[in-house]
Amino acid sequence: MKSALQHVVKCNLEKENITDPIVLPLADCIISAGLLDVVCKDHDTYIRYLRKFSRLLKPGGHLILFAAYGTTYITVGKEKFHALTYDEEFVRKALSGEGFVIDNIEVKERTAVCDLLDYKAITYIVAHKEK
Ligand SMILES: C[S@@+](CC[C@H](N)C(=O)[O-])C[C@H]1O[C@@H](n2cnc3c(N)ncnc32)[C@H](O)[C@@H]1O
Repeated sequence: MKSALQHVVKCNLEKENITDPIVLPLADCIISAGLLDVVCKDHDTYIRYLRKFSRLLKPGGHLILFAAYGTTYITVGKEKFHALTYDEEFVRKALSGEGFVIDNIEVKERTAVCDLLDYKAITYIVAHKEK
């Protein structure tokens, strides 16, 4: 995969163009792993950021999300940080509300015993932007 990389660019989801000052061509696929859950302060922000992903995708382009349901906090070092708590019903509504069609959702219930974070399940979601 490393040899296929052409560029590494900074991304700030708060910017209108999240890769500003670089304008990327529309993408076939966006993968977001463990990102929205920790950077979104509330459900409206999550939906707003999904909208930004959608704007970066070609019609029919795919969005792949690796995320967790039911997290309320995450620990880094000795600091405890907020995490966005949501469930499958929320993410289904959020995706379809932003024009995505869900292709597949896999959920793996938590088995780990650890208090560094309190997620209930991990989810892998594949969706595509409606044409
Ligand atoms: C839990 S990490 C995600 C890890 C990453 N997906 C990986 O697999 O290494 C959360 C990331 O969100 C980034 N972040 C925080 N605020 C952001 C924002 N407004 N826009 C984009 N990324 C942000 C942080 O810099 C951090 O790297």
